[in-house]
Amino acid sequence: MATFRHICDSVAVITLSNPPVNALSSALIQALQKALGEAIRDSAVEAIVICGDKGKFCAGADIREFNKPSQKRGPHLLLLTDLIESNKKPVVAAIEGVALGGGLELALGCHYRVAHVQARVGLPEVLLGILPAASGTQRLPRLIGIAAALTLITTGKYVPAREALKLGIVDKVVGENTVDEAIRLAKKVIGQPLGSRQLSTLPVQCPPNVEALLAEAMVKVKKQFRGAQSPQACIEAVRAAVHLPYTEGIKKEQELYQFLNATHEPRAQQYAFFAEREVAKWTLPSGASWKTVSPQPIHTAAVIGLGTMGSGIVISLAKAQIPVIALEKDKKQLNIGSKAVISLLDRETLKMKQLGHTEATNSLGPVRFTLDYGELRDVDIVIEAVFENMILKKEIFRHLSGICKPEAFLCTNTSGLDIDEIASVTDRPQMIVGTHFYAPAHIMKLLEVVHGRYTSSISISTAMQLAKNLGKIGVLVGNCPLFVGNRLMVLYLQQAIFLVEEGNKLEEIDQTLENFGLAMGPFQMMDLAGLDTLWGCHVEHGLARPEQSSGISTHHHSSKRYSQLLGILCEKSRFGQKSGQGWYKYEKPGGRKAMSDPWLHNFLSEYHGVNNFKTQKITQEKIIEWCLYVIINEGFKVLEDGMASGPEDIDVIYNSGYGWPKHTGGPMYYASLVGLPVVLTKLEKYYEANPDIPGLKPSSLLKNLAALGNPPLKEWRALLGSWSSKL
Ligand SMILES: CCCCCCCCCCCCC[C@H](O)CC(=O)SCCNC(=O)CCNC(=O)[C@H](O)C(C)(C)COP(=O)(O)OP(=O)(O)OC[C@H]1O[C@@H](n2cnc3c(N)ncnc32)[C@H](O)[C@@H]1OP(=O)(O)O
Ligand SMILES: NC(=O)c1ccc[n+]([C@@H]2O[C@H](COP(=O)([O-])OP(=O)(O)OC[C@H]3O[C@@H](n4cnc5c(N)ncnc54)[C@H](O)[C@@H]3O)[C@@H](O)[C@H]2O)c1
Repeated sequence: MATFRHICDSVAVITLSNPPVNALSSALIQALQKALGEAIRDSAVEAIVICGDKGKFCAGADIREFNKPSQKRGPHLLLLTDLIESNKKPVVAAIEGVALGGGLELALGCHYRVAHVQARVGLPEVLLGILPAASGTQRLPRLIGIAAALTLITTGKYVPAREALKLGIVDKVVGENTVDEAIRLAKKVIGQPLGSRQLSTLPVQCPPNVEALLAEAMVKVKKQFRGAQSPQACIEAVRAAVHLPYTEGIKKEQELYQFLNATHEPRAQQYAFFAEREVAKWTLPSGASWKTVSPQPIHTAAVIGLGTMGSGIVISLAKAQIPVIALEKDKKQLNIGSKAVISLLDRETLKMKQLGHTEATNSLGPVRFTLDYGELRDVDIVIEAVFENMILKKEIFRHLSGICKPEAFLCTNTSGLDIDEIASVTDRPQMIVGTHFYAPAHIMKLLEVVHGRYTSSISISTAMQLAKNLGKIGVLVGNCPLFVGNRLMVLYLQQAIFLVEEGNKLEEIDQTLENFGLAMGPFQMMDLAGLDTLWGCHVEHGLARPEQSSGISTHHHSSKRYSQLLGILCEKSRFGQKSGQGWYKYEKPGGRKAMSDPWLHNFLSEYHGVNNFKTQKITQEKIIEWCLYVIINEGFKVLEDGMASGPEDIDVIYNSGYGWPKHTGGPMYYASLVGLPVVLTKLEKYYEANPDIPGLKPSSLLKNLAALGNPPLKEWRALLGSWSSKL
């Protein structure tokens, strides 16, 4: 757990050992306390070094212990940092790998910090719904000042060693032998006064505008983490460091921690943390998993189509140092596409340099542009990202079959077309996988990996490994129309449009859902994605009739309600941000700042009058239910159909792909927070009043679970044996 040995009789080295990341469990904290006590009492020891086993200092408090009420971790870790700091022997932290959360707090208790060049430090507690509650909010501002501490504590950002050195978090960065260097430093400082190294005793250096700085930070986090309480509590704790002596500040830190802990947010965010890791450990009903099926190595890749998605996918691959061949259909498009890729590559290189990667120019894999399919002969994987059109995609896959080596995996970035139909025209249906990236593909973390009927477990394993290599979260889903993310999203967007048809203001709908915590409201999201893309998707998937788009009074397709509004706006060349007008207007085509558009409001009131829609103004609470409960309901239907392995998969898709607020855990976790019987009752009521909206018809899985009360999400599967993955 925490071992203690003498080096050259004068330096004691204490090694934290709790695989895989040396998280501070109660047992490890106790062992550390014991080892420290021994080292402090041992008169032969003149200095102490604390390091972590297997090249990792410490990833912080053991998150798995957070929900065990009997554990009393906090005071121990806090007391430990005070014990380290106040003892008379110098203590040096040797930081390799990570010093995060409680791990960094432990290091801040030490008198000196030496870090390996590849180490990262940070206080990510805010991302877990809490705050650094073992003195981090009080010691860090005393070390690096208010502004930098606020940024780190409210964003949870991981800082690379060189940046940490510049900020003053660490004293030295070394390329190798971190522990040896820490021992050398410890020996050197034996006997020197420690006063200036005891952070709790230092004054906080405050700029004159400190209150303005805190207020600005508050405005920023309220916007960035709408509805979440932990970022605000973090700022309050830092404010305490400004105004109160250390011990009083610590009291405030503890109070705020207790306050947050009494809300649902820590549990929701910690659930989201483990859900991300859970979904990465895919298992197929056949039993195939990482453990049984090795991924094939991907040394080279090709991307077909360099539009919005293709260019981002090229960047993702290049960032992972995978050489890419980028192919377009003609010279003009190749020229446009290559310019887009090169400009993105330049931007990424700059970003990496700013992060301290001086070698950034060499750290992106090479990209080659071509019109010649023959060049794809030897690549290990092809990712197709051409228009969403089945005929075109089949033509391309047929062609690829004849060109690519037999071991090459052929992937499609389709947003929801049938993978099996695409596979059917190839010579290797088992090697066809859906790799559904999210826009912008080089930034968004989510990758839906779509399992077709013929897809082999090796292909799945390889695609899931590729997701990891690209720094993305791969979520395995089944081959249903629109897959999982968009299948739920399309219903949500429709619900929002129906509300507008019924006389509600789109700005109010957006605002309400943003206040709930979504990254953006449905109308802003539609404008960003492109109304033409969405309308095309509606038509392609049989959700609307293209020929009726400009007509009136036909609002049903196969007895299901649909809206023609998207089609009508497209006919008026209102495609969203790209054309400078959609649901909102923008300062120019490609502009980002959405402004309310009087033209649209006039148009909508005419449209409303002509079409005789019922008027139904609804409250904010009902907007949330009306729009979000269809996501939850369809989520249960996805589980019923076996198109996702569990509710965690749906939550991860929404948290990482659609800007769902993590402090509510994800849509399925949120359903359990609201209470399944409540969600069911509301859906029943809405469906009774709107039988032409099938998205509102409660799923039987939801009904069965609600009949059992409100069982915790973790128990859903065990309670309902009938539901199983068909992946
Ligand atoms: C008077 C009475 C008053 C009482 C007051 C009580 C006060 C209580 C005070 C509480 C004290 C608070 C202390 C502290 O401030 C709180 C914290 O430290 S919270 C933890 C902060 N740390 C993090 O958020 C780090 C999260 N981890 C990561 O970012 C990454 O895991 C990593 C470390 C960068 C490693 O990344 P990868 O290499 O990609 O690997 P994985 O992510 O897959 O992780 C591997 C494996 O490790 C598990 N794991 C990671 N971190 C933790 C952790 N902190 N605790 C437990 N487990 C962790 C992860 O789940 C993986 O395991 P698997 O899920 O695969 O089994
Ligand atoms: N845009 C999104 O937000 C998004 C998100 C996820 C998935 N998708 C899917 O990704 C795919 C691409 O979407 P997009 O938005 O990037 O489209 P896009 O229109 O921006 O780009 C498509 C590109 O494909 C090229 N192309 C067409 N035919 C080709 C051919 N025969 N050979 C080579 N290149 C050809 C076009 O020239 C164009 O540059 C679609 O299947 C879409 O559904 C899009």
